[in-house]
Amino acid sequence: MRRTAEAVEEEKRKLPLFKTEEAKGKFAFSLFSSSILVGICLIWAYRLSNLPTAGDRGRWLWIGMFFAELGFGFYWILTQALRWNLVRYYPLKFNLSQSSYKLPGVDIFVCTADPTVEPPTLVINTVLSAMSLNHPTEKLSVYLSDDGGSQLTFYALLEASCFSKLWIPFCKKFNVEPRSPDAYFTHNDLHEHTADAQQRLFIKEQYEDMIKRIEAVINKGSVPEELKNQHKGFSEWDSNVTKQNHQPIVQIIIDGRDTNAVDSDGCRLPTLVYMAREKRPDCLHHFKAGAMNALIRVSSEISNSAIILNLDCDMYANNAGSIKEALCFFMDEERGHQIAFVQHPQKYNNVTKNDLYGNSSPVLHKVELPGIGGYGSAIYCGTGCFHRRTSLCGTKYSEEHKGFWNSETRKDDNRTVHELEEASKVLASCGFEKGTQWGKEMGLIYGCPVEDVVTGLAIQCRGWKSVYYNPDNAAFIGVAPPTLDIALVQFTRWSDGMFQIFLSKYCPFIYGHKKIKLGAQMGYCGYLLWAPSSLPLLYYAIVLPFSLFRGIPLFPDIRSRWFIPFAYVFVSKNIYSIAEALIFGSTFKAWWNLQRMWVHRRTTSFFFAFIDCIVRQLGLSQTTFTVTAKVVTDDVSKMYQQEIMNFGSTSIMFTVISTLAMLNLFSLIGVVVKEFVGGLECKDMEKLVSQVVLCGLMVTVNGPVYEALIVRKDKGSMPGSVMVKSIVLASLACLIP
Ligand SMILES: O=c1ccn([C@@H]2O[C@H](COP(=O)(O)OP(=O)(O)O[C@H]3O[C@H](CO)[C@@H](O)[C@H](O)[C@H]3O)[C@@H](O)[C@H]2O)c(=O)[nH]1
Ligand SMILES: [Mn+2]
Repeated sequence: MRRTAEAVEEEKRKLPLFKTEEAKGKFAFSLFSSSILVGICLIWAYRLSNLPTAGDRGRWLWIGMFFAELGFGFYWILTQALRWNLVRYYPLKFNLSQSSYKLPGVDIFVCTADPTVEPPTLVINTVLSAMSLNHPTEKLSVYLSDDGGSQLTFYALLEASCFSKLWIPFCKKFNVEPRSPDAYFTHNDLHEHTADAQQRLFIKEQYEDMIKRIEAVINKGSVPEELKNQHKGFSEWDSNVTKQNHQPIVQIIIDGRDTNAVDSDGCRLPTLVYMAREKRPDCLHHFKAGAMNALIRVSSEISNSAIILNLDCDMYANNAGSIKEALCFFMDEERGHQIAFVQHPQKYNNVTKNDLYGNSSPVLHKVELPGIGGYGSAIYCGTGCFHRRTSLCGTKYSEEHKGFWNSETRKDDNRTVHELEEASKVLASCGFEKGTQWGKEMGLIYGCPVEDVVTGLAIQCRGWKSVYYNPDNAAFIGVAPPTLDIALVQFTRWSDGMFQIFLSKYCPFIYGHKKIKLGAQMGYCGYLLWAPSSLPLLYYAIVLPFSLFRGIPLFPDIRSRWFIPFAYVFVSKNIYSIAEALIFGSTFKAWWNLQRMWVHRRTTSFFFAFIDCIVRQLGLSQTTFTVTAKVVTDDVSKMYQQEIMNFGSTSIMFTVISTLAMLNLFSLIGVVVKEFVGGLECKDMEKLVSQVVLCGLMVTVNGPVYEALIVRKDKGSMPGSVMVKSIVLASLACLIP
């Protein structure tokens, strides 16, 4: 019997569009982690059963050790959840091309905040890469939100819109990757003499000319009159416009409905919109979350696509097919309707071989984040994330979302560009959100420096699932912090914001109770508790050298049986961590660098964030957002490329890092001296071995710090004032009776 065409269609539609794979070795892992758990419990038992008697000088230090180890232990238990349920996702693009679905529209949001730390040339590379992604152009719209409200950025975007007429057809013809012109031309030599090469060279020259024009304008500081006359949009920038104070600006630079808006091959161009939402000094703007919400509303007026991709201004598209892959997840007949967002890892193009500042750990991308994704609760990381518009806007999950793609979402209105712009301005004004649910139940949530994590959690608690997808060919690539200073400030913002979530009504254990899986709640808390996780480490980093210097033992004698759990937990945990890192593609040195970064992060960023967060809980300060600098001077960049740590600033964080390093060094030297001079008896030494080893490790991991303090004389060395402060503070700590 011949099947009807309809039946064939129906069958194709049933083809799965993605598959999942569970990681192997779960059983072995649970055995191993149970053994560590037993070790941890024994450590706790040792602390409780061997408490020094009242009056003993080590008693309080001992109690502190108990609490620190309680902290380490509980924190370790939380992080285990990330490894119990590792699931990997694979889209099946071929099946999508077989199916009869109409592809939904995609709106891409790019956010920028400041033309000095985020140069317009960087921003337009991201915009150009987004515009040239493989997707029918009449269903693609790119929106740039400019929180800097800068005419320089607007000018650069106009230039980009012209260049896109060459760039998009060029990308599609030669299947260019990455789709950011800057990244493409930097990584591809153009020395061949074929006809193709001619064209590449031509595009390259056009690109370089454009960048020169933009840089000339940036160096001038404002757009010259003759250029301003070429676009009506510049009339928005009168003398009263400043970054913090201006009317809403919405300019539709390319109207995708316009059949005359075509590239050099005569193909239609995607829609391109510039938006600077209204800013007033007396009106909270809620940083990136506010910008995203304005984008959601403005785009709903103009293109209203069902899928939203959100990118930070430095995250260019590397893989041209990423939209199709994401659609596989959303459009799967069986499970697609449950998925609210698909998160890609944050990868960087400036990570060096041994990842000096631990910016991009393979274990994070290949184990921990997919691990929480395994519970259907992948964390929203703020960039490189495809969202379903309805779930981002606050809708609760329901079965009804099945197959919504076939309904056309684009508003089929005949309004002129001017009318659309005017309607959009209302949506991007300060007053619009007053008395609405925006920032609470709708859109991104306000009041938290990590708007992304809390928003993702809220979406999951409304019943949706999310996917963490880490393809081999990275979809989006950004800029990692190239100095220690910038990296630590970024971690301060993150850990501060995340601890704030833990203390708020969104605490996963309460808000997520019965809504997301227990493993996911634990996994979330592993991150949300970064800030307080600083306390046990700080305690160790201060009290161990302090007590070692005075010969107060805090660990069991190496001949005692109690020594075994300590040694087992410490050694096996670290061997596991090294093995895991090596298996997933780190070098040993990268692992070691990451350990150093964890020490630095915990003792500075996380601790400061802990304090900041408590102060804010008391109502004594307000949420802030320090934008991460994305460009540095050439010598700073060179130092980074050579993997030399850069301490060249007087940040208070560096004083803390140096003081701890000095304290540990002094006490280690002190013990060695005493041992030789004979101040300590051999019997004491055996009780102090653990402390000597731990202080010794702390000194080893801090190698680059001593170098920067004592040996180096270059720009990245520790400033003299920091050295003096650290030596004074560390000596004082040693001298306290
Ligand atoms: O008032 C603001 C502040 C920032 N941004 C934009 O937000 C993005 C992220 O800022 P960045 O300084 O690069 O922060 P990162 O630490 O790199 O960002 C990570 O962490 C943030 C939360 O802390 C998330 O929002 C980001 O998506 C995530 O990449 C950038 O495109 C900014 O232009 C705004 O649009 N408005
Ligand atoms: Mn960033």
